[in-house]
Amino acid sequence: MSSITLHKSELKNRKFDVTITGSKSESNRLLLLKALYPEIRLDNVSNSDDSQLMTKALSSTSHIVDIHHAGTAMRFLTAFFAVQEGREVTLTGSKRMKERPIKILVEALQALGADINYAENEGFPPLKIKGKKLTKNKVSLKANVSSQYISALLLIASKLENGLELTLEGEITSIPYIKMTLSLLDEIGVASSFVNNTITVKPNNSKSTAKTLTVESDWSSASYYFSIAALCDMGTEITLSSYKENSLQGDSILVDIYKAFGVVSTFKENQLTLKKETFNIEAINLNLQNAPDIAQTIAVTCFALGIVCNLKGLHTLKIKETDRLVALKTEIEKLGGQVDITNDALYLHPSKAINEMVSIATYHDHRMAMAFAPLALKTSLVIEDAMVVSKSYPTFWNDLKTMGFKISE
Ligand SMILES: O=C(O)C1=C[C@@H](OP(=O)(O)O)[C@@H](O)[C@H](O)C1
Ligand SMILES: C=C(OP(=O)(O)O)C(=O)O
Repeated sequence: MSSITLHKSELKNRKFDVTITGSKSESNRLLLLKALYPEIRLDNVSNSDDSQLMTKALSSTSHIVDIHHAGTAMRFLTAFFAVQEGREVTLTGSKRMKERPIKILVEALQALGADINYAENEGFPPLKIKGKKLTKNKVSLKANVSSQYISALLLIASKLENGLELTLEGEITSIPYIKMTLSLLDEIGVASSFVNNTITVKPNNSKSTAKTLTVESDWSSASYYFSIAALCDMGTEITLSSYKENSLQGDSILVDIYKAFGVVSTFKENQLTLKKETFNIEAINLNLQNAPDIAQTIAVTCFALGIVCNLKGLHTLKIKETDRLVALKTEIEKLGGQVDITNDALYLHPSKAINEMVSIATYHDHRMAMAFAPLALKTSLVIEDAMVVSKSYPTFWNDLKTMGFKISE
């Protein structure tokens, strides 16, 4: 499937049920932890490309491991392979992955004693990693570029001889993802503390208990249904499975954010129901430093509803699957909107009309494709390279078709 056309759709029913696969972030952490603690069992693991790549990489015996576009896999596996004694691996990825910085993590691992070299450009994948025992246990690193570097170190920390004491320098970005890592460590019996800017993880050379950990479904994927609900008629109800009111995923902040668009969320027995009610706002102001992955969804919801969207805390968007700030500006402006961007902020002016049959470029970014899809409730549009969604949500288009979206190839 290359491009698809989303024909302007009116959803006939008022009630929908959608089952979403497990969180890609939780899955990629737990897959790595299972490699270190084989006695744990996992349920509802994500069927995303990124989690499949993670599974394959962890069981690979090859000297070259290619993780394509999977950022968490790249960062987590760098730490993992660094401590696999006697193993030599070149860890590589897609063209874009070779542009996504990794120096902060590599330098932190090197400071702990790791043997890692750059195979092409300094500071970027591919990496040549010679696994060895790391004996040091204290390191500082910059925390304002990507929390994935910090999670990577935390995931291997309990298997280091003396555990790990991490000092985080500067402002800490994407904090909920760090807390998710610590919570999952806690669930398998690894003790840690996070006080001010210091995280300590205790060593653990014993086994974990043989418990089953059930991955909660993916909240970033749920964001597209919050957006759909916001654009639907009053009374529409979308029920999503399986979600918890107290989630480890920071993107669960969607529940609060989408209240402003009239989307009311209720939880019952791990099902989350979104119900569209009235709303009356002209502008939304948010700092998304703790939930960067929902920025595209929110910007498009606002564009579709003609609401001013003032987003801050977006500095990490420039180093994700594409420069998401530039991509959003370019594609929203093709549709007739007006967007101002800086290095860490986006301002969408109120839109008046939406251009029809615009072809949305997706820049190898799953979230570009999925964030623009709800617009089909307002106009017809084309989504280029539509299977890009499989990075996190392979069945996305089928699930939309089941709801009544008119989609043709
Ligand atoms: O740890 C994780 O699972 C993630 C952390 C975030 O990245 P940054 O910390 O680089 O913002 C997020 O954008 C990404 O999709 C997943
Ligand atoms: C940024 C993302 O993923 P990653 O960094 O793992 O490639 C994402 O899924 O939006």
